[in-house]
Amino acid sequence: MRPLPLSLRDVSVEVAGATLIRELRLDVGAGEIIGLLGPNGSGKSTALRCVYRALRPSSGVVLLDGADLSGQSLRETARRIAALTQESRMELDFTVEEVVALGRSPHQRGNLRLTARERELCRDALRRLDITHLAQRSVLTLSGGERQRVLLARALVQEPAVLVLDEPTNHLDVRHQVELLSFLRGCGLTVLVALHDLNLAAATCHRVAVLRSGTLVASGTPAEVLTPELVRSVFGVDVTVVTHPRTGAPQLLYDLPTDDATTPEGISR
Ligand SMILES: Nc1ncnc2c1ncn2[C@@H]1O[C@H](COP(=O)(O)OP(=O)(O)OP(=O)(O)O)[C@@H](O)[C@H]1O
Repeated sequence: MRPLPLSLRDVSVEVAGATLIRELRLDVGAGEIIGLLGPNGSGKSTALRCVYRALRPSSGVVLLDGADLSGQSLRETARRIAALTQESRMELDFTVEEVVALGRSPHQRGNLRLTARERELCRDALRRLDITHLAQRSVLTLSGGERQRVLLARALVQEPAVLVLDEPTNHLDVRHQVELLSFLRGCGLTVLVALHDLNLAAATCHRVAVLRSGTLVASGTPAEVLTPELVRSVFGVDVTVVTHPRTGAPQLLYDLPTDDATTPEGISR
């Protein structure tokens, strides 16, 4: 069995009398990519926030290499876990290069002065995320997709063991979505990623876990979990599941109504 860098043990989150997450158990093996799926408001971001410590569970623990995260300093956690989240903002007038270099801060004390190895690490991250040409640009001038790639480059130079990503394909065009998810497949890190796109999740994740109203309702390989019955019951939509002819991954075809009444005038089918 693979070592377990990340483990959520009976994690519950209660806020103002409401239970946002209920006794969530989730194990992420070394080098595994686990996709967290579920409808809007089902608790995906809340669960991830417990992992990157923006939120303290009301009960239960998050274990990193078997140790309770709450016993560590935030800096110690940041050396091991990098997060790309809805909360990752860039509001200061820094250049792309400067923001990416900030990824080294959990490893530094005092003024940020990079070693030659760290500078190469930053250059490599810029290259891998296809943003070298933006290095001297202010991050305030970037498009949504460019900002997302800068944030991922910053996470990489943190040299984490675990990457936590909340909807990382937001704002990305289709090429950069595919590149990002291919990158996750090849990076060798342990990854916990919340995704809305079930097809991208099926193509990328080794296993997926599905939340509904804060409760884990299914987990397993994409083929085991993403059945028409599950998708109907959790997301309320009808799908046909086909197998990708080359990769073998399950892919969902959404069963939209096909009667003539739904065809706008002038559009021939
Ligand atoms: N601080 C809070 N106080 C009260 N309710 C909250 C708080 N944070 C989150 N919630 C609620 O908890 C539920 C889960 O939110 P969460 O953001 O985790 O869902 P999600 O699955 O990530 O949703 P989405 O797909 O829309 O991003 C939502 O109903 C949300 O309104």
